[in-house]
Amino acid sequence: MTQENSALPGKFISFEGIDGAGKSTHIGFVTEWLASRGKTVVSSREPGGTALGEKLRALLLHEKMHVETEALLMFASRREHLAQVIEPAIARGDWVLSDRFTDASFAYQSAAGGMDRAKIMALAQWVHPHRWPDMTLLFDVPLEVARERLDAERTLDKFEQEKADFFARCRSEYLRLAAEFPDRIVVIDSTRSIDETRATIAAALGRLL
Ligand SMILES: Nc1ncnc2c1ncn2[C@@H]1O[C@H](COP(=O)(O)OP(=O)(O)O)[C@@H](O)[C@H]1O
Ligand SMILES: Cc1cn([C@H]2C[C@H](O)[C@@H](COP(=O)(O)OP(=O)(O)O)O2)c(=O)[nH]c1=O
Repeated sequence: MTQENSALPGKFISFEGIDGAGKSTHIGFVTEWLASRGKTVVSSREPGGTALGEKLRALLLHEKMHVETEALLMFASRREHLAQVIEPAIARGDWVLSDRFTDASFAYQSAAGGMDRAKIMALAQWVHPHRWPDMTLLFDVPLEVARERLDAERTLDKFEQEKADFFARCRSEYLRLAAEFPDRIVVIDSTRSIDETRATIAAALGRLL
C-alpha cells in the first residue's frame, strides 16, 4: 500500500447498518479507493480488531447473556481496539476503517435489546470521550432485503437469528442517529446496485480528502 508522507493525523471511518445491509461488501472498495489516493489504510472490525477483541467477539456472537453484559463486553473490545489499533493508527496518519463502532451499541443493545440509552452514552463517554468517527457510512436497506441477502449467503450468528422487529428497531435507531448527527453520518441507499452504491460512497469520501 502506498505510504503518505504527512504529519497530519489520519482519519477514522466507521461502517454501520443492519446485518445483511452490505457494509462488509464495500469495505474492500473503500480500502482500494483510499490506497489509490496514497492513503495507508488499516481495516478492522468490532467487536474484534485485536487478539483479545476477537476472543470477546466469539463469545458475543455465540453465547446468550444479559444485554448489559453484552454492552460491557462490546465496550471492553472497543477499549482495547482504540488503545491498540485505532489511536496509534490515527497518530501515524493512517486511515482507519472499522466495520462497526459505538452506533451499533445504540442500535443493537439499546434500541433493539432494551438497554437504557443513557448507559450506552455513559460507556461511550468513559471509553472514548474525545474520539468519534470522522465519517460513518450507514448502509440502509429494508429488513426484507437484508434478510434475503443473509439467507442467500451464510450460517447465521446469534444477532442474525433475531426476529424482524429486533432489526426494525436497529434500523430506526440508526436512522435516528443519522438525523441527530447529519455532519458525521452519511446514509447510503444500499438497495441500489453495488456499482451505484460505490459512486455514492466515493462522493462522500471525497469530502474527507
Ligand atoms: N448493493 C447490493 N446489491 C446486491 N447485493 C448486495 C449489495 N450489497 C451487498 N450485497 C450482497 O449482500 C450480501 C450481504 O452483504 P454483506 O456486505 O456481507 O452485509 P453486512 O456486512 O452488512 O452484513 C452479500 O452476499 C453481498 O454480496
Ligand atoms: C460493534 C457492535 C456489534 N454488534 C453486533 C452487530 C452484528 O450482529 C455483530 C457483528 O457482526 P457484523 O459486524 O455484522 O459481522 P459479520 O458481517 O461478519 O456478521 O455484532 C452489537 O450488537 N453491538 C455492537 O456494539
